[in-house]
Amino acid sequence: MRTAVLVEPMEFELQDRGRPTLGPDEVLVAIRDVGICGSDVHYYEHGRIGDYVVEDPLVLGHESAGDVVEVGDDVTGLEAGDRVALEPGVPCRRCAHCKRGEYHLCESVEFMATPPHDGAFAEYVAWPADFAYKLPETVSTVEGALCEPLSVGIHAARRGDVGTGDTVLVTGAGPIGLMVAEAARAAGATDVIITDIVPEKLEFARARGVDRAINVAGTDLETAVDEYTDGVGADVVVEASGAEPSIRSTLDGVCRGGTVVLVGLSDEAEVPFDVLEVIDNEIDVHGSFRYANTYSAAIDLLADGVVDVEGMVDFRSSLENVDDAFGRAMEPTVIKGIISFDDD
Ligand SMILES: NC(=O)C1=CN([C@@H]2O[C@H](COP(=O)(O)OP(=O)(O)OC[C@H]3O[C@@H](n4cnc5c(N)ncnc54)[C@H](O)[C@@H]3O)[C@@H](O)[C@H]2O)C=CC1
Ligand SMILES: CC(=O)[C@H](N)C(=O)O
Repeated sequence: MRTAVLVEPMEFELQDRGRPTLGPDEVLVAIRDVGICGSDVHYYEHGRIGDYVVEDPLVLGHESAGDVVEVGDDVTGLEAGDRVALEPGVPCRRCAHCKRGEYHLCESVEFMATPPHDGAFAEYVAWPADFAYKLPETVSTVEGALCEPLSVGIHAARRGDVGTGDTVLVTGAGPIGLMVAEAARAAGATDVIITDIVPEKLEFARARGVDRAINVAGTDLETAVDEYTDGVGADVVVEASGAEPSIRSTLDGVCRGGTVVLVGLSDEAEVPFDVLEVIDNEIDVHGSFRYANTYSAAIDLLADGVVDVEGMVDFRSSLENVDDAFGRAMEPTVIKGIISFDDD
């Protein structure tokens, strides 16, 4: 099977590998679409993300969907011909976190395209059937693949307890920020404000219907949010840029008694944060890491037309053109590229 393997930073090699063997609880999936995530680009450019180092050749891609072509002996509920979205993180199912339903916090989770675990830039993937979600007719495999970043958005909205009538400030209008905006709206937020420093990103977010898009390169965040909220501030701020100044500025945008959710991963582990302000204003600060129990919700939101993820796709590329695709994905105005096996 055709597989794109990252062999060195900035170098993919197309390899012909054997089809994976199928375990009794697994489905064999012919991959159709895989989203290119910022983390894939980071591994491509730098060969590492923090402590995760690409030491051996690695198959990237963790936002994937495709067709079931074979099911293991013990699989029920899925059959050949079903289209599925693959949830990329498979936990141990036995530890305390798994038992509590927080399986994304499982210390033994095996996450696609995170060293040493291969991802989905491959013609076939064998995957545990309970982490393969059947797509209804009306949901495309591109949308199925983008259930992954949408799940990050849904989880962040849940962590912020976003509710009906809330004003939500999302900092960073990349794919994750846009997914958070979609999820917040779906959770009942009536006002969504977004920030960025790239005018095209803000224009794109505006065209998708955010209520206010602020270029924080030239506008003071606190003043702009105060203007919009009559001096109150946002009920929930979701930080989705990972930029240090933006992380610090979350406290300028949130209302007293509000919630800050940190999703963006900063290059630095330590970022100065005004704890006195947190205490004085009773701000709840939550981390948000990946997601758990979100895929069914993501698929329902897509099936009902409540969220739009396909509109974020700038281009589709074949596996053979993976190097070009990553070149394009690195352009600052690009939101989402897809490696599509249908184009072959
Ligand atoms: N916690 C989690 O589970 C996950 C975290 N992430 C992290 O979320 C962050 C966002 O991911 P993507 O959208 O894929 O990244 P991205 O790099 O495509 O988007 C980030 C956006 O933030 C903007 N930005 C930069 N400086 C800014 C500032 N000072 N204020 C406002 N916006 C600013 C950029 O122009 C860009 O549009 C990254 O740090 C990524 O590593 C991604 C997936 C899961
Ligand atoms: C942090 C990432 O971007 C990635 N999606 C992951 O969950 O590891």
